[in-house]
Amino acid sequence: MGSEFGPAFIQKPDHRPKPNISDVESIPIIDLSPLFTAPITAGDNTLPIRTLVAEIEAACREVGFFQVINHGVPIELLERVQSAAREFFALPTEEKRRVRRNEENFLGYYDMENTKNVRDWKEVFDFCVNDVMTVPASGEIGETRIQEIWNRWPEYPENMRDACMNYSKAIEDLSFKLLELVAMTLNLPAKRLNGYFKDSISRIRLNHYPPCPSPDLALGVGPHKDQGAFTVLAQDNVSGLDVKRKSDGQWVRVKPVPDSYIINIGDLIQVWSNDKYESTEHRVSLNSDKERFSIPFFFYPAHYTIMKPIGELVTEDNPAKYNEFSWGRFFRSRRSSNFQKMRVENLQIYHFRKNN
Ligand SMILES: O=C(O)CCC(=O)C(=O)O
Ligand SMILES: [Fe+2]
Repeated sequence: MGSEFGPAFIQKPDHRPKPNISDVESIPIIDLSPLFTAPITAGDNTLPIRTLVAEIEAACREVGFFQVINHGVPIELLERVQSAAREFFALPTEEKRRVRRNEENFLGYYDMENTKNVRDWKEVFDFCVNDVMTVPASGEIGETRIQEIWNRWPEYPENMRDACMNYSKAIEDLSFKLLELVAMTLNLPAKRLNGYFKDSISRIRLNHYPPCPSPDLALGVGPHKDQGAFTVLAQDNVSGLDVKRKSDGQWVRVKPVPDSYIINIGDLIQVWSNDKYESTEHRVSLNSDKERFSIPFFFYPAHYTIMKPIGELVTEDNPAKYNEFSWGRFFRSRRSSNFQKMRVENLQIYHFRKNN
């Protein structure tokens, strides 16, 4: 990271992390092995799958976060990306900035991101899983131009592209399985939501949080909710992810579980489910003596997807709670906001909530 600690990183007092938040077991751990012995078919009714669907339903409804084990992603694929990320972030800042993101292309390296107008103590590398993504050219209302955004790969480490692309395919496969389970928790056919991801703009981020001289004042990522369907996150063995517990509003730290992925519901599933599930607020706390790496996969549908509650879930007793809006515009407006005037608020899903 090319920056010294300074006022830009200091959180408002009520956002600062309290010391000694304890690691807790409050994020449910769900064993996905039934998926590999009794694969999902539309309308699957076998007991192991029904039990799994019930566990996921409870986790989505009560917590919005869960961890999965026996997920079928070979550990070597993750380890290769983790070591490529370590090598990349260890390069001199000037070298990393050769693939720095800019106003036209928001993929690549960046070390000046804000969350809610406060600077995050982190550096990131973003890439999309299809090597190119098609998105609206801006987040402006009525934007009709679309733009192709290509991945940019650094010269070093040499295996970065292969490691990242192989990993992303495996995580995408897992995400489709999870999507089918989530559809089943909503009493929809297993493949009901798959079509939205045909021209998916899913994205992976490599996060590096260097040791921070003032972990009591700053955050690695400020409090936020993820935008897409859900996020599949790999964290290393250094804890730091804090989740705002719905039952009492307390921040709780997610204890690292070896070879697991953390899944959290994003804004899109909140809207699709017409608020049956809520995207949960989370943030990243820092350490003064330890660095931390994490790798979120953001599962995003095609840019032309219209966000609205799924038709089958809307009834007279459960009317749609959101007006329709464009996923591409929602996505793009947040990507551009770092380059706009910092006081402008990002688009949030509550801006589309109906008054009924
Ligand atoms: O590093 C983490 O554990 C979470 C990162 C995160 O929430 C994000 O990048 O959206
Ligand atoms: Fe997040």
